[in-house]
Amino acid sequence: MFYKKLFNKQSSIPESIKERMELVKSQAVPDHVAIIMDGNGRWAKSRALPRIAGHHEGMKVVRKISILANNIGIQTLTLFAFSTENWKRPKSEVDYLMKLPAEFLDIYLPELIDNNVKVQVIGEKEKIPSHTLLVVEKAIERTKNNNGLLLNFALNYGSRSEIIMAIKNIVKDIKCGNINERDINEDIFSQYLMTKDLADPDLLIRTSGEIRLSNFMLWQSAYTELWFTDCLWPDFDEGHFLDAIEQYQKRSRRFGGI
Ligand SMILES: CCc1cc(N2CCCCCC2)n2ncc(-c3ccc(F)cc3)c2n1
Repeated sequence: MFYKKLFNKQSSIPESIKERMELVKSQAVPDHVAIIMDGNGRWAKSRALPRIAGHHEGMKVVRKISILANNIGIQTLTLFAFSTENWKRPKSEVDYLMKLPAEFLDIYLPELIDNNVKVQVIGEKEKIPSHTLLVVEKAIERTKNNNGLLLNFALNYGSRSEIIMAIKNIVKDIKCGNINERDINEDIFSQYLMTKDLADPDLLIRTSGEIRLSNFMLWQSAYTELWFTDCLWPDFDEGHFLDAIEQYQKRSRRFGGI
């Protein structure tokens, strides 16, 4: 089909990147990469554009990095698309952001399906507008049998809220006798988190020069390698992503051991 030629997974990747990809693939790639996609507003401001132009440009980078991650064999890519704190932004910006999933899926879902990508979401669905939820749930349904990259969007996600919800559900299960207080350990606790079916992230990338976690996967990133770049998300490309993976491969991870 037309889009297959247009978005063929190999033709959209620059030649110079392909060599680096082969080298990265020859070593262990991180199973789970998480990204805080920061700097969209600043990118727009530096070009005297409205903030939403940065979000729109950032959406194109989501597709580029998802295809690359899938091609180098990363199992899960979790993208921090909207935090529980983002509701404080101007209504016009929130309304625009809540329309981005539909725009993204409308343009890129056929290509993602063609690349065997599975779409999932973590976050609190209650506050998300029904029009957004509808298209996201359709994409989850349409890709549920794919076994390539798990493209996991954190949508209205906040780590502290996730932890409080886990505690409340554990208390509920103790009260009704489903679990015993003395059986609670880190594995049991992890089963009450939204990420219960995911491995912890091996590598967390944050763009735009901010050096903080911003209430993102706080429990899950206890042993996660952190990689920060001043690059603004809309300017983030395959080269930056491979920089992070190559850096990760150079670091020896000890999980607290020697
Ligand atoms: C709801 C806020 C939001 C913002 C956003 N931005 C703006 C912020 C960061 C930069 C990327 C572009 N993107 N990009 C893709 C999605 C998306 C979400 C779910 C889904 F199933 C498919 C796509 C997205 N969602």
